[in-house]
Amino acid sequence: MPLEIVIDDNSRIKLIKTQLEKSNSFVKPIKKESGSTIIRTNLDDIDQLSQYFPNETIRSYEIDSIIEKNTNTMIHDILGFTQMYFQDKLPVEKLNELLEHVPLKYSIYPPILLLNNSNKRSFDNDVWSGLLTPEYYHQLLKFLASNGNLTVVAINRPILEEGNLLRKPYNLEIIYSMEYPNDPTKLSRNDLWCQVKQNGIWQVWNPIYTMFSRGNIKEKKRILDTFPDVKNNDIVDLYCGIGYFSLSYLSMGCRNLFGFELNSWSIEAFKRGLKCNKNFGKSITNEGEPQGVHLYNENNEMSDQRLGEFRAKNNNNAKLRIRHINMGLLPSSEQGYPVAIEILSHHHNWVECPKVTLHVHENASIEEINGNVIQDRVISKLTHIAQVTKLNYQFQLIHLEKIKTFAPDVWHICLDIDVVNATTNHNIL
Ligand SMILES: C[S@@+](CC[C@H](N)C(=O)[O-])C[C@H]1O[C@@H](n2cnc3c(N)ncnc32)[C@H](O)[C@@H]1O
Repeated sequence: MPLEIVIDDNSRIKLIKTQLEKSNSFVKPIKKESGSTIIRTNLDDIDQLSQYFPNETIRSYEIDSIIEKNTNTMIHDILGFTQMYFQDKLPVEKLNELLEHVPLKYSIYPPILLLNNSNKRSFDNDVWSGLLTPEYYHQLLKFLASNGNLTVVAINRPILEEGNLLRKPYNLEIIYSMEYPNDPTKLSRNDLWCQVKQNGIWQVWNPIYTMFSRGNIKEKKRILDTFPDVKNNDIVDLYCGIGYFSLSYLSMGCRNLFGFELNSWSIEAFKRGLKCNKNFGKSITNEGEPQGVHLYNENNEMSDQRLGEFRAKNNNNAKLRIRHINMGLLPSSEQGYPVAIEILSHHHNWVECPKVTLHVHENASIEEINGNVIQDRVISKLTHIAQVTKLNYQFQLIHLEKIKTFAPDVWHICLDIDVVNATTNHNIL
C-alpha cells in the first residue's frame, strides 16, 4: 500500500513536498488532520521513506480514499478519473484492486497521452481484463484535456537497442485511438505529430520515430538566458535532432544555423517545428527553407564539406562567425570533437569572432564530476586533437551544467568550453 507522511512541523511542509515532486512521488491533495499536515506519496517502501524523513511519522493509506467524496476536489489524473468512472460499476474490492494498478506516471503530448512503462502500475495487468473499453479511454482523454486535443493513448516501452543511436522509440505501443476506437493499429503512425511549447518555442516530433526529453527544458532556458551574443552570429549543431537547442538559437536571432542529423524523421520534425514557430519571422528562400537555416540529413562528418560549399555559393567564400557549436550526443559527444575542430580550422573567422563556445553533452558519474575527471578528460582530448593537427587552440571550461540524473549518481551534463586561437590572438597583438 502507498505511504503518507504526517508532518507536525509546518516549516517542513514545503521542503518535503518539493522533494517528493522532484522524484515524481507526490500525490495530491495535501490534507489536514488534527493540526498535522498529511502529504501522500506513491511510494511503498517504508524503510526508504523513513530514512529520508526521520522526523516524521510514515504510515500507509487506503488508495480509495484519495478522492474526497462529496467535495469539489477534482484530481486531474488517471487515478482520480478511474475511481470516478468505475465507482458505481464495480464492487469496492475489485475497484481497490484496480486502483493499485492504475498508471501514475505519464506525459501529455497532444494528441497523445503517453504512459510510462511500468510492471506494476500498468494497463497490462490482468486485473484490467475486460475493463479497458473504448468508452473508458474516450472519457479518460476528455477528462484529462477538456479542449479535445487528446485523441490517442500509448505506452512508452523501453527503446530497443537497435534504435538507440538515432534515439528512435520504436517500441511505443498505441493502445487507443479516437479515430479507430476498435482497432488502434489502423492509425497511421507516420501522421502522428506531437507538439509542445517550451520557453515560448514550439517543438514538434513524431513519438514513434524520435524521442523527446522534457527534462531538457531547463538547459534550453539556460542557453536562452546566458548567451545574448548569438544574435547575428553563426551556430553549428552537430546533432540537431528535432531542434531542441537549434530552435532556441534561431529564436535568439542567429545569422546562420547549420544542423546535422542522421534521423530523417527528426529533420522532418525540425521543419514542422520551424513552421509552428512561424519561421521566426525569417523569409523563405528558393530552397523552401527559412533564410539562414541549413539542415542536413546526414552524418556530421560531412559538415566540413557542407560549410565549404555554403561559403563558396553564398558567402563569396568569406569565413563564418561560428559563435557556438552544440554537441548533444549521449552517452558521449566524443565523435564530434574532431569534427568541431576541423570546421573551426577551415571555416571560422577568428578575427571577427575571437571566441567560440562548445556545448559538449556527456554522461558522467557524480565521482567523475566532483573529482574533475570528466572535465579534464574532455579538455585534454580536445587539446590533443588540436595539437596533432598543429592548431594553437586553447580550451577553457567556463561552466558545467548538471542537466538531469537518470540512474543513481549518473548525470547528463553539459560542459561549456570556450575555444580561442592563440595564434590569431598573438597576431592581433
Ligand atoms: C540525444 S539526441 C539529441 C539531439 C538534439 N540535441 C535534440 O535534443 O533533439 C542525438 C541525435 O544525434 C543524432 N546523431 C547521432 N550520431 C550522429 C552523427 N554522426 N551525425 C549526425 N547526427 C547524429 C541522432 O540521430 C539523435 O537524433
